[in-house]
Amino acid sequence: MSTEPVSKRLAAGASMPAPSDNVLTNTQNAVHEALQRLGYDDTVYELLKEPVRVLTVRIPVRMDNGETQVFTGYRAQHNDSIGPTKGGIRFHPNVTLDEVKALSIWMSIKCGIFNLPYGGAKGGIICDPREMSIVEQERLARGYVRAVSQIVGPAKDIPAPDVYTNPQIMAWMYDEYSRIRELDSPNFITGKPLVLGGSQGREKATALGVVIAMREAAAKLGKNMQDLSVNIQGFGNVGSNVALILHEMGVRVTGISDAGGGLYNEKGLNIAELIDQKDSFGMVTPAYQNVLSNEDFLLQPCDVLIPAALENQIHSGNADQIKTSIIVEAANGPTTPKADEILMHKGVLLIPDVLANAGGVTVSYFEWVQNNQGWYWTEEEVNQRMEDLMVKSVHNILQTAERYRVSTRLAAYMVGMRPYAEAMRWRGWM
Ligand SMILES: NC(=O)C1=CN([C@@H]2O[C@H](COP(=O)(O)OP(=O)(O)OC[C@H]3O[C@@H](n4cnc5c(N)ncnc54)[C@H](O)[C@@H]3O)[C@@H](O)[C@H]2O)C=CC1
Ligand SMILES: O=C(O)CCC(=O)C(=O)O
Repeated sequence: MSTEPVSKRLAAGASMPAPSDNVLTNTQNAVHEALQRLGYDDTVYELLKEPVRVLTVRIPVRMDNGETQVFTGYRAQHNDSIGPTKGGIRFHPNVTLDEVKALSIWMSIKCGIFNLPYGGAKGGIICDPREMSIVEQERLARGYVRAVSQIVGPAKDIPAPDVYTNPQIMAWMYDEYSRIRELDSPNFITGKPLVLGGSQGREKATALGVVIAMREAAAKLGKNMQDLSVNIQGFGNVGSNVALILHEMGVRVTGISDAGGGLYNEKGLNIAELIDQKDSFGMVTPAYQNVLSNEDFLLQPCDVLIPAALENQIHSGNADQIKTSIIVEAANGPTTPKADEILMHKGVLLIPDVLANAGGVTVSYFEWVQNNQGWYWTEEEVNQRMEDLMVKSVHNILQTAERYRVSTRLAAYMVGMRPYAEAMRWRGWM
């Protein structure tokens, strides 16, 4: 066991040196470039560079000690020209408005690439659920829904899970919304428990999509999945399920990490044991010795690196030292633009977040469709439909990158932004 207290290591993980890159500015620059390459004028960019709607809310929560604490939350709706908006809700101490706005733009791009009838949205609450009791988390989740209820709903904006939120929190939010509307509304939110109208396959959908994207990327380089070693940063819903799926396929997972640091073994890690030991916030390293710092973890050699934690983890300070040939971005925004350039020069094949992790929102869309029609699909049907869309989308982005001679990220932004520019023109907004 490590001798350092868990709380100290958690704090260290939470304050990892992420460079000062502003994710919103970086995203706006990339959106601008994508629209210019497609030949759209700057009026289109003016509307797409920011969410059309942002709500900041203050949520009073009665804490277990009897005192009231006031939390700040956000909901950003990027674009509603194609349909209602969609995207997860994050509970994290480092949530900022710019981050939530950028996350909402990325959601639009994902929906655009996968042809889902939505625009992007995202929500966030500045809080640390790791320091809160279950009852306090429930009061906060319900308070957030009451605060944003005017602008969300099955035909307006459909939330879902993200960092440090889960099916239980979705269930409380669904219950609260149904009470406010006096109408049972399972189609208000996705990522629910199965018994409350959740979809088969949703829990592992993001991870499964990442693995399918990785398989297609490996095939592009003429590599066999079973010959690859994989390091995964983040061991929560996405990271641990990627590890499990790869492990079950016989792929060697050589590294995993969480907010406390990383574990690496070139012979492969015992994933089943690690999953048994992880807590509900994706923490497993406190049970181990020889834990690497998160900075060192990212520098361990592997064939495929899968960041599945937070933004700005691969940056100009470490990109050059990263020893891998494929990066599949399970996390949103893990790589800064400068790092993108460095990796491209090194010949690393990068499958960008808006493509690689869109299996999650795709199966969320399937959940909403099933709720709307009251007819539920098998896990095989859900997975097959998602796989078909993922394979098609990976090839579409790789071909677009080759055709326009641009990076895979820029290609993804071009493909993902075009539907909104077109929809806005048809609606007469432009
Ligand atoms: N849950 C979903 O369906 C989707 C999630 N994503 C993205 O995937 C990423 C992970 O999300 P989830 O797995 O759902 O979150 P989660 O809350 O289940 O797990 C987060 C994991 O990241 C680790 N972590 C936190 N800070 C870290 C740091 N500084 N360094 C290394 N690890 C750290 C935590 O210890 C935990 O293992 C996020 O970027 C999220 O936006 C993207 C698409 C869908
Ligand atoms: O499942 C969803 O609707 C959204 C998931 C999400 O927040 C994301 O893809 O970043």
